[in-house]
Amino acid sequence: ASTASLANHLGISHNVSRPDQWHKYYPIAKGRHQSPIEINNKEVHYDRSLLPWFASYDPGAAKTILNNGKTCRVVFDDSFDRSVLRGGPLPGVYRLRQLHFHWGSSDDHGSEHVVNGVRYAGELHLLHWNPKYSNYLDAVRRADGIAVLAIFLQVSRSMKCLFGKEAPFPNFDPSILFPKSHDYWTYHGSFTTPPCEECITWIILRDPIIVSSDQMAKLRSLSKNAENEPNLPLVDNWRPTQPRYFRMVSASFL
Ligand SMILES: NS(=O)(=O)c1ccc(CCCCO)cc1
Ligand SMILES: [Zn+2]
Repeated sequence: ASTASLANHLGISHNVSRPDQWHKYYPIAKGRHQSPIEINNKEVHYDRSLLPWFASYDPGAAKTILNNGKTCRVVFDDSFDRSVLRGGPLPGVYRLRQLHFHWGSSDDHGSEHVVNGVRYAGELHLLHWNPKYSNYLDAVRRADGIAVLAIFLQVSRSMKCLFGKEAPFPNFDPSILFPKSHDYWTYHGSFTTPPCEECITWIILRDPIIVSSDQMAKLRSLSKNAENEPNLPLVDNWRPTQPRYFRMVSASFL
């Protein structure tokens, strides 16, 4: 194992906070299939053969929510095909493993993907893995191993937000977070944080979900320090956009 992965294993973060340094420990961070990217209408290719995607999530699969110092994450029971994503560009069912968020220090930025120059206040990622591989860690080493459903967060000052209710986590169905339209873009990319493996089929919804300012304030109130350390706000946990190189971004809609 490289020193980096050992460091990672021992929980010694090696200035992971600097995305431009990641390649020193994870060379793939300078690869040709990195994420996130800019999505520009002019370069998107409408693919009418793309199927609609479907999420069949079991609310009972939600296990715990935690702040791991890098994001707010909810993990799910992925020991069998209990909560799955299928259709769209995917060859089969993919198991929901976790969801997490990326956000900024203010409402004018925070998303990882950028659409026609527009940065959203945040971005929700639902991570799924391909059960044709024996386990998740095997799947992250495969080009078709992981599927991430990405949903932009847009702040509305006035409107009562959709998921205002504090859903108890023992019974939490993430599909309540989906926008009305399932229209999406899709391309092949990577994890947006180390190890930056290029194993992800990205499915990015065109329409954002509306969240309230105090919802965003809740995310910004999370801290990245441990209990007994001085408070460091956990904000701006998004990676800058990466070169698209020779990748096609396909759209399921005209
Ligand atoms: N922002 S993301 O959806 O690409 C993402 C998801 C999960 C990880 C952590 C696990 C990486 C290898 O187990 C890192 C990044
Ligand atoms: Zn993410």
